[in-house]
Amino acid sequence: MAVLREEARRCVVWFGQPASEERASLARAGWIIRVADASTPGGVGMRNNDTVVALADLRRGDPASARAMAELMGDHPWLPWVALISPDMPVHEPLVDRVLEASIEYFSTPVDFDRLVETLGRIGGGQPPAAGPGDIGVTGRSAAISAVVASIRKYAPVELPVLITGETGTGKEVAARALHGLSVRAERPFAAINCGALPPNLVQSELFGHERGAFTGANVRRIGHFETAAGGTVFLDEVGDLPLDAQTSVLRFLQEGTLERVGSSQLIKLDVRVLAATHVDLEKAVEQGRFREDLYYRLNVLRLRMPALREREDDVLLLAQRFLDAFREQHASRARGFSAGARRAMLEFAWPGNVRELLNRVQRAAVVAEDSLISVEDLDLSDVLTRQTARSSLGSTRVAAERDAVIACLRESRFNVSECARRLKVSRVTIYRLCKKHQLALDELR
Ligand SMILES: Nc1ncnc2c1ncn2[C@@H]1O[C@H](COP(=O)(O)OP(=O)(O)OP(=O)(O)O)[C@@H](O)[C@H]1O
Repeated sequence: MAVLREEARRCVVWFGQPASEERASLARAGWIIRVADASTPGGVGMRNNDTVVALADLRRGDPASARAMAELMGDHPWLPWVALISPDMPVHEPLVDRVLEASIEYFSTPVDFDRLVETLGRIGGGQPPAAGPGDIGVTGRSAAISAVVASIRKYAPVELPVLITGETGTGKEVAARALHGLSVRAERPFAAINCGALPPNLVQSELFGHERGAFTGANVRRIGHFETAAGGTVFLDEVGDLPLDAQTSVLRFLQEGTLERVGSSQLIKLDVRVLAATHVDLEKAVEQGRFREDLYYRLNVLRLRMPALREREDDVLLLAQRFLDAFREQHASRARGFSAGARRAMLEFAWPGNVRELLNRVQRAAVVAEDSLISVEDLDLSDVLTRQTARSSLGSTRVAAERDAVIACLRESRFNVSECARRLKVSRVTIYRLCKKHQLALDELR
């Protein structure tokens, strides 16, 4: 019987009343809007594999949708929130405070919809799509990783070497496994070798094997990684660390498809595809004579660059949730999702150790979390938010400067609003609005 999979949708649960042009700009970006208020009790029609972001439209301060927001927040504490705010919204309302606290980002009027759409894409990673038949193990939906996946699909069936570049922890080995898994060699072995971790005097023997008595301690014949992977794929990680003599042997294998075990002069013909990875600049190593130029050209036939995690912001929350879900499948953990602060910190952090660092931090947080939502402290990223707050104090400095400028100008204009408006090159309405915004009572200032 055929199993129908419902297609995953991207939904914004909008608390308030979106204007038609607001609906249109989200629809153009592929988001479905579900309007939620007190008249839609019992949920807003979310399905399991939908990507859902809740949007609190606080611009009009509607108490009916306030109740519905509180309900949704209680039922789905891991939902990501964004808020639309305006200077006229009610201040010091407990619910407004709660929504602002839960929101990853606020947008004040006039709302920049391009930025809102961009943010929705970035934070909509809270609910990762279930792995489907198209899943090749390289998780992500950012433009950068989609381009990588497209290249992997193109390169996989071609029997040529691929040089995979990228910083540490970006998923070079994951990409190599995907190349192997999508190739005709998928059922044959995949041998991943970290060239930097091989003992220098045993590199040749580890890669190509040795005969009995080839050197002191070689008591039995041993086959190397290349022969173990016969018919499959060898992945040479940190290929730049190979000593020159081993580079020569790899080059010969690539040119002639043959190898010699250490201590033997017999040529062995072998069918193995070679993939290689480096996190250092191989071109520089060639210039400095540490890497053979001819081997570099042989390996660099097809090239795959793995983007750093900071170049794939859209994937951070998606990967984090996927790592948490995978952890929960194996271990007991209270954590089911991430707090708004944790999400903000993860989006803000530069991730020098890339995906590996994200995985490690999420796993550690899942162990130490006391709550259903992983906090910024659990992730050990508190100082990221402290830095962010320091930056946002620039915003409060600007607000204070604006207030001071209005007060000074009003005094100089002898509290004549028209004169003050002329001097500041704004309309009288703007002066009244600024007075209201900064709670300036003209009578009290005189
Ligand atoms: N797109 C991805 N989806 C899921 N997991 C990933 C992804 N990319 C990396 N990982 C995980 O991150 C960790 C590091 O990945 P990997 O070992 O492939 O990185 P690398 O670039 O080869 O690192 P190094 O340069 O240190 O060898 C692994 O646990 C891997 O499973």
